[in-house]
Amino acid sequence: MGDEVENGVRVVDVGDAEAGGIPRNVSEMSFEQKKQYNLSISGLTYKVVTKAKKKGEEATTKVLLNNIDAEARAGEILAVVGPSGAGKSTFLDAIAGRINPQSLEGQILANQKPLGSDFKRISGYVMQDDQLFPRLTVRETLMFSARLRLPGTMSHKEKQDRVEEMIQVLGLKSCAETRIGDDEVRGISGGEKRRTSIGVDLIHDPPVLFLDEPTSGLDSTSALNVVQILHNIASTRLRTIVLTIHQPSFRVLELIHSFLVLARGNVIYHGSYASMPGYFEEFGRHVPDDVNVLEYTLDAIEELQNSEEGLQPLLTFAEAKNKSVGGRTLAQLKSNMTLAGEPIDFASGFPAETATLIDRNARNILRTPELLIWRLVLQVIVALTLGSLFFNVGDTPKGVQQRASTFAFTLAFYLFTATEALPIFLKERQIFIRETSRGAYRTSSYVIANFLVSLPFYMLQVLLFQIIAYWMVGLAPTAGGFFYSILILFLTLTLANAYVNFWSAIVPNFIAGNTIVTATTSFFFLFSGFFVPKAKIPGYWIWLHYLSNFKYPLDGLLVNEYTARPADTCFAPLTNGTCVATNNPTHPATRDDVLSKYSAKLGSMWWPDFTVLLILIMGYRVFFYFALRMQSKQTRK
Ligand SMILES: Nc1ncnc2c1ncn2[C@@H]1O[C@H](COP(=O)(O)OP(=O)(O)OP(=O)(O)O)[C@@H](O)[C@H]1O
Repeated sequence: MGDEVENGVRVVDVGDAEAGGIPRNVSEMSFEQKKQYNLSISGLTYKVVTKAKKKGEEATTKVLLNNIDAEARAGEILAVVGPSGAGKSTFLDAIAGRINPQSLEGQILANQKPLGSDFKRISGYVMQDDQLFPRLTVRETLMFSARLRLPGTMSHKEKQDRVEEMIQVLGLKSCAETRIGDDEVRGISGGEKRRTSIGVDLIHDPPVLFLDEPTSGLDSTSALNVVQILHNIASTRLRTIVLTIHQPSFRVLELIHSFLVLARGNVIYHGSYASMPGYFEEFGRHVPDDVNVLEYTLDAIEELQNSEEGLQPLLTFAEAKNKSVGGRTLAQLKSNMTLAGEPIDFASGFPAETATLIDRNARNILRTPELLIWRLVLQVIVALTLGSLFFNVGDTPKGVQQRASTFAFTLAFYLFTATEALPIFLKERQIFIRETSRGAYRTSSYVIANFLVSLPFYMLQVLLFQIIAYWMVGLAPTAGGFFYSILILFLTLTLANAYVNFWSAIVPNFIAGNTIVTATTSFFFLFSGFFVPKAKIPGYWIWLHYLSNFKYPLDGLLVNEYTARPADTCFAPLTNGTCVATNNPTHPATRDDVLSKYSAKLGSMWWPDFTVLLILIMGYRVFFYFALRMQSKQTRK
C-alpha cells in the first residue's frame, strides 16, 4: 500500500504488488481467491464542451473534474463529499466506467494496472434511485439477481444460501416476504428498499462497489444502518467501497475511513476525518472543538465560494499541499481505460438467462391481475359493442362497408391501445440499463424473454374478442376463416407491442413516446388503403402505405373474408334480381370489386399479408435489440 500522509492529501501511488490478472468471472471466485483492489486515480480531468447558444457566441469548455488525485483502498470506505454541483457523481461515474474513457484525461489504476474490460465485472454500481420491480418480494428480487449473476455452475441451493446470507447481512429478514411496492401498492420502507438495491448489486460479491448517494432520502437511523452494513462489508470482506454522500451525521462519519472533499471539480481535501481539522488549521481556519468538522468544512467552502476572493486561496493551498507530499507525473493515458460497453462474460448461459427473465417477467405480469383482468374485460365490452353495432352484416353495399369498418376498428383498437404499455416499458428500461450496464445478462436474452412472455396473454385477448365479435358480426362462417382471423389479430397485437417496445427503448420520456407512437400509428392508419385506395395515394406518400402496420392485417382480414364467399356472390343486388355492373367504385359488385376498393387482392393471405406481418414483428424486435444495446452502453460522452 502507498504511504498515507496524516495531515492532508495522500500520495496516490498505491497498489497490491502481487496483484495478477483479474479472473474471468468474479462470482466464480471463492472469497479467499478474490483479490483486494486498491484504486489509484491521478490527474483525472473531465471537460465538456457546451455548444454556443446564440449565433456568434463561442462554444465554452466546462471543467467538471480538474486534475483529481485520490485513492480507494480494499477494506475501506471512501466517501466523496462536497457542496451541490461539486462533481461528486461525475467523479463516481468516471471511476466506475460510466463516462466514455475517451473523454477523460488522467489515469485510473486498479492494483497499479490500468483498468481492463474486466473492471465492469469486478465492480458493482448502486444507483441513487431504487430501480426494482415493485411486485416482487425482497427475497424474490435477490433470488432473481442471484440466478442472473451467480455462475451457472452453482446449484440452486447454493444460490438460495447466498440470498439468505445477503438477507441476513443486510438486515432484511423481517421484510423478506414483503413486496417492494410503489405508489400504487404499499411495500417496504425507503431504507429497506435501499438495502435491497445494495443486495442486488452485492449478490455476486464484487470486490469493488460504487454507490451514488446510498443514504439520500433516508432518515438518520436508516442512513446509519446502511453505512454500518457497508462498513462491515468493507472491513470483514476487504471490499473497496466508494460512495457519494451529503452531510453525514457524526455516527456515520465514524464509519467512513477516508474522505475526498470536492468543490467545483477540484480536490479540497483527501484523507481521514481525524486529519481534517489540522489541515484546515494549517490553511488558517480555526476549527472549533466539538463541531462536525465535515459540516464545518462544507460550510466554509460554501462561504468561500460566495465570498469576493472565492475558492482560489483554498485551491492553491490544496494544490501546494498535494505537491509537497509527493507529486507525480501525470500520465495522459486515455487509451488504457475500459471502454464502456465492451463485451463481458456472463454468469449463466443464454438459455438459463432467458428462462430466468421469462420467469421474472411472468411473475410481474401475473402480480398485476388488475391490469390483466381489465384488459380481458375490455375485450368483452368492445367485442359486444362492435357486434351489436354491426350485427350480422349481409352481402349488400352497406354490409361490405360495415364489414370493412369492423376490421378497421378492430385493428385500430389493437394498434392504438398498445401505447398503454409505454410507461411500463419505460420503467422497465431503467432496470434493464442498471442490470445490463454491469453485465448481469445479455440484451438478446432480455429481448427474447420479453417477447415470449406476453404471447399467451395476447392470444387470450384475441380469442376472447373474436369468439364474441366474429360470430355476432356474421363473418365468414368457416373454421379456416375464423382461425386465420385469430392468427392475424394475434400477430397485429404482437406487432403493436413490438412497435411500442421499440420506441420505448429510444424515447426520452412518456410524453415523447406517446406522441410519436400515436402520430405514426395515425399515419399508418391513414395510408393503410382503408380511407384512400392505394392508386389514389400520391407517389411521395406511397412508402407509408407499404410500411403501414395496418395495411397487411387489413388486407389479410378482407381477403380471408371474401375468399370464403362463392366467386359469383353479388354484393350490390338490384331490385330486379340482377347485379350492379362490375368496376363500379360506389357499389362494388364482385369479390374483386370489393377487394380492389380497399387496395387488396385475392390470394394475398399468406404472402404478403401474413409474411410481411411476421417480418415487421421481427424487424421491430431487431431494432428494439439494437436500441437496448445502445442504452446498456450508455455513458456520458
Ligand atoms: N454534461 C454536462 N454538461 C455541462 N455541465 C454538466 C454536465 N454534467 C454535469 N454538469 C455539471 O457539473 C457539475 C457537477 O455535477 P455533479 O452531478 O457531479 O455534481 P454533484 O456534486 O454530484 O451534485 P449534487 O450533490 O447536487 O448531486 C454540476 O454543476 C453540473 O451541472
